[in-house]
Amino acid sequence: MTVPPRLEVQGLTRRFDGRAVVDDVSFQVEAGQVACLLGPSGCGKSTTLRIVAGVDMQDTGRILVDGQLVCDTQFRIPPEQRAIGLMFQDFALFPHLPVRDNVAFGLAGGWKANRARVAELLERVHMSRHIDSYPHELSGGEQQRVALARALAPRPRVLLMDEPFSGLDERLRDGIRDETLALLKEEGTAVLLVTHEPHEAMRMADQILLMRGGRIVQQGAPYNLYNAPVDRQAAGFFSDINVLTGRVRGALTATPFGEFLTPGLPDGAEVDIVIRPQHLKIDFDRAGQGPAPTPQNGTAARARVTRARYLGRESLVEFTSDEGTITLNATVPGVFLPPPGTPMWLMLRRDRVFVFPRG
Ligand SMILES: Nc1ncnc2c1ncn2[C@@H]1O[C@H](COP(=O)(O)OP(=O)(O)OP(=O)(O)O)[C@@H](O)[C@H]1O
Repeated sequence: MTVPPRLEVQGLTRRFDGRAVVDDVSFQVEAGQVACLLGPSGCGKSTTLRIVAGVDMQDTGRILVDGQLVCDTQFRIPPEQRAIGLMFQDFALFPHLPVRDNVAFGLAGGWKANRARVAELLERVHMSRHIDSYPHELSGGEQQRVALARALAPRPRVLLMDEPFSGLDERLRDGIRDETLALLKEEGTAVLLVTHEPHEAMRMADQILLMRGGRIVQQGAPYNLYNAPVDRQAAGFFSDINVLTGRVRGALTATPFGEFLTPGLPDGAEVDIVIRPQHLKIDFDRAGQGPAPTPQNGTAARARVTRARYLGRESLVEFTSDEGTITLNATVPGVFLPPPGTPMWLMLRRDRVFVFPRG
């Protein structure tokens, strides 16, 4: 017998004033998996989460937890009976309660009846010594840890997190993300996390659900979304990109970097050739000569440096092609700061180029 997914969302649609802000959204999250709803502001992430939580209602579609119906358009289990935990942006702790009572809040019998569970969770979020502290005595990161312990205390089958790290200092975030992830994995909860930050989704997710305009445009492991984006916008969501445009002629598109295969597209169709800045290869100019073409990197094109900046781990160099028509950004590990005007040769790593019909 196959085990049903921990959380299953089928064909969810929500309209406001006739506009579908969540539009036929379907996905599954397994126990112990973190799925991230990722997308720009207003794409419908929080509305999806609110419907799963039970604080908003869909117009069509249904939600199941461990194969059991939680809600459709006729039937609805109230939010508090869904075994779904919540951790929202403002993760407000109860200010009048000490940490121990905050963590025990969702447990029958409160702290006294659940000392072991509260102690275990506080230990795991490194907050044991603050068991008697009040929220105002804690830093933002510490409050966030207590909020996580509170959300996990009743052992929810699914945990919903809406931008849970957005209130934290940038320098604290990665550490807390990693600690949170470790605890979520130990607990085996299925997590649905909303974020607009690709970095956060890449760091946390087993599965990314990329949303745009109410729809999931791509879903899969972070590696797949980064390395096989469905379109130019999806590619550009994860990093800066360079875009060359061209027109198809006989299933090929010519560029200063050689021809690219563009099969299945009619002659004259416009094509975007997309490459991330770290996948440009840079070579020096030798008396006007550049490197010979190779199958891996195609043809080299000459360009001049317009600007170079050091960013810490890498340098960002902006180039303009010799004809002055194309601007390209390249990142190079470490310090690489050629002066403006320096002629250089650029090649595109062919295995890292994405070709999309212009949408
Ligand atoms: N109660 C409501 N009434 C009318 N429109 C709403 C309501 N709630 C959300 N919307 C609209 O639905 C769209 C999606 O909102 P939602 O909060 O789900 O987006 P989001 O992707 O979570 O964005 P953000 O990252 O900014 O929170 C937005 O255009 C928003 O204005």
